[in-house]
Amino acid sequence: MNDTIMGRIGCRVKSNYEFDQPWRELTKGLEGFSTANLADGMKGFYCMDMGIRPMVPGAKMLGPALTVKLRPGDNLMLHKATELVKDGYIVVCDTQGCTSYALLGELMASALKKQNAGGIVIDGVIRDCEEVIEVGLPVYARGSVSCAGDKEGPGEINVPVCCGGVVVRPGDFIAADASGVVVIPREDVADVAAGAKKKTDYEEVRRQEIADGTIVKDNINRILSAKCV
Ligand SMILES: O=C([O-])CC(=O)C(=O)O
Ligand SMILES: [Mg+2]
Repeated sequence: MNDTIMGRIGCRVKSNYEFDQPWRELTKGLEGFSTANLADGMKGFYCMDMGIRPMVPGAKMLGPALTVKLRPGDNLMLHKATELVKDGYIVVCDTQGCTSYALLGELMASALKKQNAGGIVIDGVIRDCEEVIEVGLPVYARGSVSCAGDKEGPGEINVPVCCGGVVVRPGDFIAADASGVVVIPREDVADVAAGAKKKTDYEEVRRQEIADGTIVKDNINRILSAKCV
């Protein structure tokens, strides 16, 4: 593999204090919001870049992250993560931006589905695209190539990773839909939920205003006129 490793990658599985804690209560406040509204609730922070796309059309997900740091082009530790993953957890893979080798395909997606994982986000590429769609596990990635990677390691599980340009810590919450993928820091859930609710309330009002014929809002007109437009 000729992709460059940034820094050292160990061969270790860290225990995550949060991993055994109940989490569904925590995500209740985030349920039902689009990633756009969650992003507004976070003032635009923690949004993965546009290269991370849904590989399964219509797939949505919301759940805590099990993080995996992989050697570029190698998915050994993703196999271990598939064994460890718990109900509803979303596997978040940092491949250091390697898009030359597919790190997940139909069989690994089936294994994650069998484990009742919430989904997977790979900052890299997959293969077996048609079959992965049939499996139905929510999968987000940068695209696909046909060539598989190695299974030699090293790799790390439950360490902070970088995925789609955002730091993801084990146990942070991941939400994804057709617009993209956002990361909700665990300690910010209540604030983000309140911010997202404020935005959806505003949108209801604004939808009605548009229906009633207010095409451009007063505050936008004020900004335009301040710029002499
Ligand atoms: O073999 C691999 O590494 C990926 C793959 O095709 C599968 O999971 O079906
Ligand atoms: Mg395959």
